[in-house]
Amino acid sequence: MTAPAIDTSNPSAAHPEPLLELVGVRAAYGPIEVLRGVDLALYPGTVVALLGPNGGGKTTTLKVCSGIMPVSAGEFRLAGRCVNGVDASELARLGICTIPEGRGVFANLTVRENLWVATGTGASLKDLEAAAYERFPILGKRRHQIAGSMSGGEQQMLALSRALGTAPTVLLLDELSMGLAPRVVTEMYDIVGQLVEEGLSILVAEQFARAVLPIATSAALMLQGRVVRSGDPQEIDRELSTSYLGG
Ligand SMILES: Nc1ncnc2c1ncn2[C@@H]1O[C@H](COP(=O)(O)OP(=O)(O)OP(=O)(O)O)[C@@H](O)[C@H]1O
Repeated sequence: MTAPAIDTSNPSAAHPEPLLELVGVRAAYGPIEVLRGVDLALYPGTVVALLGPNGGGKTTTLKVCSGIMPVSAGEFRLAGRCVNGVDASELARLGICTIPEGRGVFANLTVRENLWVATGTGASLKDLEAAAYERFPILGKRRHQIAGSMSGGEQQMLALSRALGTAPTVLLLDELSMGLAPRVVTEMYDIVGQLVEEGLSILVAEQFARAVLPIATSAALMLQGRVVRSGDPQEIDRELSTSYLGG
């Protein structure tokens, strides 16, 4: 199935349409249903923090949004159009880019070679390198280093640079904080905040709410395959502190 290109124009700034939306989405691994009616909306130029404990369904929700997990009921919409059944490569062409849990860099390739992978979408390696090294000068110094030998933070910078090289409209980030020191997590989320200011729309699944909430436009709490609460990040933060984290 081929979908029309995403129209990100905003006919009414006062009442923008969601860029990406899940309405009553259900999804299953074989006979085991893990998404049981997910409702979620990502508006243009915003960050939605998808929070919740292990096994709540955050990663599976991102898999639906990237097209690698089929929707068994409900609707997955992009710019108002149903894209149920559109495959992952087509969604990538439409501007959806995922950085999976564990970063997804090629550990045995150098920084430069990892960036080369993104040339498949049409950008030149020269431009990709220039953009990556301008944003993250440390990557320029490490350009011939094997990615697997770099620190977790540097690998995450490389993953972000490669993702940005595909000129995405929507970024899906899974557990950006995984395995990173708290200071590096803060730095990475500062960069996510900058990307939103540059116009990207970002859905980020994150177990550590405190890491992402400062830059989130809104937050959604997932438990047992459903979004049980969504809204203002500060309010959700307060509720998480009192209800879910025991104060
Ligand atoms: N490939 C799979 N096959 C079968 N069940 C799976 C598979 N992947 C995930 N699950 C199950 O689906 C449910 C939701 O998992 P998911 O990874 O989406 O949750 P999560 O909120 O992202 O948790 P985590 O933070 O631990 O990754 C869990 O019960 C999990 O065991």
